[in-house]
Amino acid sequence: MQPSAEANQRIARISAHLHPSNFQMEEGSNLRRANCRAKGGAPGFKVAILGAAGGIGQPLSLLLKMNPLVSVLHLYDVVNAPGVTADVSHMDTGAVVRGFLGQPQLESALTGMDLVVIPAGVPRKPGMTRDDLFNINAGIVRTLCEGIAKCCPNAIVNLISNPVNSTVPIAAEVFKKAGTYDPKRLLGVTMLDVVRANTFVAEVLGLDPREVDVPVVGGHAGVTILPLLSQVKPPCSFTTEETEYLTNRIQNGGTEVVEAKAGAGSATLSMAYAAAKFADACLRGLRGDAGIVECSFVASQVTELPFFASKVRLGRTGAEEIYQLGPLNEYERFGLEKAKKELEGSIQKGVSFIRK
Ligand SMILES: NC(=O)c1ccc[n+]([C@@H]2O[C@H](COP(=O)([O-])OP(=O)(O)OC[C@H]3O[C@@H](n4cnc5c(N)ncnc54)[C@H](O)[C@@H]3O)[C@@H](O)[C@H]2O)c1
Ligand SMILES: O=C(O)C[C@H](O)C(=O)O
Repeated sequence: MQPSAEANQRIARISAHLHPSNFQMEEGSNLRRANCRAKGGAPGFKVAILGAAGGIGQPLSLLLKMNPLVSVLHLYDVVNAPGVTADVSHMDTGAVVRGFLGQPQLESALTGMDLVVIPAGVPRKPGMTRDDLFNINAGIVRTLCEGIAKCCPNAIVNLISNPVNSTVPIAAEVFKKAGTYDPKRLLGVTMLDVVRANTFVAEVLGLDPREVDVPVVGGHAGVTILPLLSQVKPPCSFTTEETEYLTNRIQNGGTEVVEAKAGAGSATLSMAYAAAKFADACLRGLRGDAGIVECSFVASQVTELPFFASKVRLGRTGAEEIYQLGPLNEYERFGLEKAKKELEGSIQKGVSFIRK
């Protein structure tokens, strides 16, 4: 029996929408198809991941495809974006997935986005500091941020690429140069430090990590990572040995993973989890939910430094309120001075990279 004309049309429509090579099609037909598909998709926000085929990018793509607040998910990378897009697009969740490969497709990837998450760039190997990544990652972040300034200047940016203490100032300078800078919309992702701190503190206290909340302030490298153990919720106290053990473990959590991976990269799975958690908080803020508070490395007046990580309240326009550090004990005050000293140089290095 011949299929009816209506059935034929349906089959043609489905195969056109769902074929993984969708993203490589000529622009007009690609967009037409994507719009058509998006009509049936869930209401929500448009999110792009830059560096989506990487160690963080792939599991992050998976997690954001599962987020009901995401209606459109753009996956951009300079390699392997087609494969990751085809794979993730088969998940039966609401978000419409589109892939973008290489610099010529960056602008299409960014146009119309509400949130851009950036895990693009090289990771550490044993023996390296995050600052050793500066020479490669600074240029990558600059190019991607120039694209954001041009194509989605109002998007919230979640910057993961290391060294975060320098890449966030780089992004700020790029946006200033383009005339699009809004400090509320540029957020350095330090969520992994909080995730680690919650886990390690919960281990010491014998609690479920989901019940623990540890503010981590400062920056995202070594001594700039400053857990405020005197402000842990639920309220508790630590011995001097516990404080030193926890502070060292939280500050060196990244190195612990780099060494365990022995040359195969740095934290990817826990980072994707942390990035997805942070992106979700940003999206809930954008939606207008009240009381969304997370730690992030942002433009700040909490200290004399122009950027600093602390608790921020996320809202419709990004980081709408930046909280003061609160009372610190002597150990934390000493740690804060060390953190500021190192941070100052890292911030200046980022600024000079663009202003040079
Ligand atoms: N903020 C944090 O807490 C945190 C945690 C873990 C890792 N990181 C950092 O995240 C970055 C990525 O780590 P990873 O393990 O995913 O690395 P990876 O090498 O596995 O993946 C990086 C991806 O970026 C892509 N890429 C490179 N140049 C690009 C460009 N110009 N445009 C788009 N994509 C590009 C690569 O093709 C690759 O797919 C590193 O800099 C790492 O140090 C930060
Ligand atoms: O340690 C790294 O280089 C990656 C990341 O910044 C981390 O904290 O795991």
